[in-house]
Amino acid sequence: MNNPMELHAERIDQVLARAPVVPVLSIARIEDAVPLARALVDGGLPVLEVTLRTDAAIGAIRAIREQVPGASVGAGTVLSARDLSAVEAAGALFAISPGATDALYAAASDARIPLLPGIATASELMHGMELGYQRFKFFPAESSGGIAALKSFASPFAQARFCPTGGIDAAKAPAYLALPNVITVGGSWMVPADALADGDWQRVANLAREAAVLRER
Ligand SMILES: O=C(O)C(=O)C[C@H](O)[C@H](O)COP(=O)(O)O
Repeated sequence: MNNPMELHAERIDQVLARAPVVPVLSIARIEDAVPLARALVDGGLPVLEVTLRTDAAIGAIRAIREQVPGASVGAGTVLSARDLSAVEAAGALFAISPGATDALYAAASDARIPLLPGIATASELMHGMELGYQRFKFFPAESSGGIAALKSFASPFAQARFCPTGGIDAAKAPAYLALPNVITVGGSWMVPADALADGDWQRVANLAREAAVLRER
């Protein structure tokens, strides 16, 4: 019989295993949400992290959940218990945080959706593991030691698996994806600011298509 935290890890694994790359999105105009999500899904990246960095984020999560059935939409930049309940109500399938606090962990233990907590150090990882977590966002990946740090985490923390995010692009992603303790990587490179501003969904879909095959390189 699985305990609740094993089930949690299983649900996170199921979502994250759908694609090698999770686009990290900052959506300022609500009307961009659905065409942007469609372009990413069509390009082969169905798992989306919509960050709560904009006023449109909650509406964007709701719109993608309702109108883009092929997407697995989650929320990013979930910093508080309040954020967590807001994204759950909007229909997010999972929540991602850049770090983690006791208050956020406490809220997550009562939430219906799984949390992927952010960690950058061994102590933060141990704190999460004490609470039963085995899946983490490694953030900010590049400036917290990148590939070398993840390799070092592998021996003492054999069960832990990561979604490194922060400073990763198409050139850097394959080396992360080659690590046994990396499930997927997060990044924003497939949604360049000018493509988003111009509504150039074809360009986004093309960049997504390239990102979707990075693990096979
Ligand atoms: O907002 C959050 O919760 C974050 O964790 C920040 C994002 O992960 C980075 O903005 C990733 O973006 P790039 O470094 O451009 O790939």
